[in-house]
Amino acid sequence: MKKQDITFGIHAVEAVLKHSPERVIEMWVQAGRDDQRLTALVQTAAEFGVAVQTSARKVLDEKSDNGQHQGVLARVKPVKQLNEKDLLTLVEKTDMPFFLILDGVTDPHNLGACLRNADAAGAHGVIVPRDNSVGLTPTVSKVACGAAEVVPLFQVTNLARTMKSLQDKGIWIVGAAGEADSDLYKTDLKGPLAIAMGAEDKGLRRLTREGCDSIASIPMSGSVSSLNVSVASGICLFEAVRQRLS
Ligand SMILES: C[S@@+](CC[C@H](N)C(=O)[O-])C[C@H]1O[C@@H](n2cnc3c(N)ncnc32)[C@H](O)[C@@H]1O
Repeated sequence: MKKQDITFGIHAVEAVLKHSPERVIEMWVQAGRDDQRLTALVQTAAEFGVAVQTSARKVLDEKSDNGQHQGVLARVKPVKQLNEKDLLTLVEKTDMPFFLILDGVTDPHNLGACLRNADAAGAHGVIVPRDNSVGLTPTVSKVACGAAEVVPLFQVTNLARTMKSLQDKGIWIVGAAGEADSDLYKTDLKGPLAIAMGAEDKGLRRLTREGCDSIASIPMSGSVSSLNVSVASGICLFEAVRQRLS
């Protein structure tokens, strides 16, 4: 069984059952676990005709690669991979585009948290380079708490080219970098927008940085040199939300 075909954790399984129940092939719940949320999930699964097996914890541990499955795991049909063409089609249909670009994030916990931030901020999607980035793994879905089922993840072959295509459609791209002189809170984030975040180790790659319309930093007071990318993406996205609502 391929790892990508597994989703685990209460929120992640709940989200796939809610948003795309046709993708759920079968489910496992942990024997002896008395949890109302699990009972509700089993009921929902039954409504959609999904077979549910009750198994020992070690079965779920094995199937989830010792992930934090919270007593529930589902085998699902893989989600359709979205590419640059899908992204530009969505942009055409979107009134005030708002995207998050992650330039080479490799930690599944960070991608999961960024998807969760993007969903909470109402972003239309997350864009990542296909190579050197983590994709939609079971851990990403688990950490995203359901957001991986609803926020489109566009995996593009050439990020610099995709950024240019977005700019041609009137989207302003703001890169986030700790050493930038411009203050994020003084940057105009109100129009059609994509915010670009760098990778955990190296930050924004040169071509990505050069492709941005502006670069801004989140002012920092303490002694650390940078924030975790998921924390920084949350701050940037919600500063944009604040400006767009004001
Ligand atoms: C862990 S940081 C990368 C640190 C890396 N050593 C560097 O040179 O950029 C990951 C990403 O989070 C964002 N980030 C972190 N702290 C930030 C700050 N104070 N202002 C703006 N963006 C920040 C940037 O996009 C950065 O590329």
